[in-house]
Amino acid sequence: MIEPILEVKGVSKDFVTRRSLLGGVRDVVHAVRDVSLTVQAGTTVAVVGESGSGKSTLGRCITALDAATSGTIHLAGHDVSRLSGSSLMAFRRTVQTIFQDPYSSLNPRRRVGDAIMDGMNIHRLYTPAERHERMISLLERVGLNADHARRYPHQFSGGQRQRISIARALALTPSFIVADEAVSALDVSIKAQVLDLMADIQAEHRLTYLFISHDLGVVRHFADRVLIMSGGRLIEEGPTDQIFEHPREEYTQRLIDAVPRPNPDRRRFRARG
Ligand SMILES: Nc1ncnc2c1ncn2[C@@H]1O[C@H](COP(=O)(O)OP(=O)(O)OP(=O)(O)O)[C@@H](O)[C@H]1O
Repeated sequence: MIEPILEVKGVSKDFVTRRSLLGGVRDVVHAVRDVSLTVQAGTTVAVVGESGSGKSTLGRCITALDAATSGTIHLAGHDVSRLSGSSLMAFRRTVQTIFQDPYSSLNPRRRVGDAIMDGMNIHRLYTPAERHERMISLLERVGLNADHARRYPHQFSGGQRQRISIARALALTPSFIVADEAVSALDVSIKAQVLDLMADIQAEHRLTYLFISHDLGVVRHFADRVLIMSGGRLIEEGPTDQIFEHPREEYTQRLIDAVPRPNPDRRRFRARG
């Protein structure tokens, strides 16, 4: 059954960057301007656009890491502007973000097993023995093993660290994951493996992905729908094939034209219906 998990209506986000000492003039950056969109549960929606077009800011507003200046966001049954106390805790469980650089999001002084269990501890999920068991099975699910639990982040490769980030996100049984340039820093073959893992996990848990990326080659193979942002606005959206084959906007065509020629590695990415 088709049901929206995310509804964004008229969302804008301004940043006030500085005040002039003389005259109190404010510099305002309109990072996101009047964006409305809907995402269906269980799908992957990519947000694409040039650097500075507002992709990450939109993701941060949707996940309540930044407060929108105006507009409304409903995600996974929550009104994002009204989160507090127990509703904020519940929201933090169900909505997870995987960032580009897991090295900065994983505490270098914490063993990865403990990092994976942190969320379960904070949210008081399961007994201590169950948390440990679950942490091991999550490590195995993402292609690592029980011995890895005692190691520190610097002892892993970039692709392995991203697998740890995925395990940590999954520990809280989320329904919505924002992947903000989550595979952008990885070599092409490692990127394909992590994307395949993300696709498998999506099918197993009926996850919804908001996939923020400047890599249109990846987006074409991974996303069901694509949103194009420019200057903070959502200027075009549609099913992935339509966006790539019949873009309406010249800006979209330019982004597509800038994609390097397909290489054989990309064929390994799962074809999406
Ligand atoms: N905390 C902040 N304070 C002031 N300005 C900000 C802040 N965060 C983002 N901006 C500005 O908002 C605009 C949108 O930034 P954002 O990071 O959302 O773009 P992006 O499309 O994700 O870019 P990139 O692909 O480079 O990550 C940019 O002009 C940026 O400089």
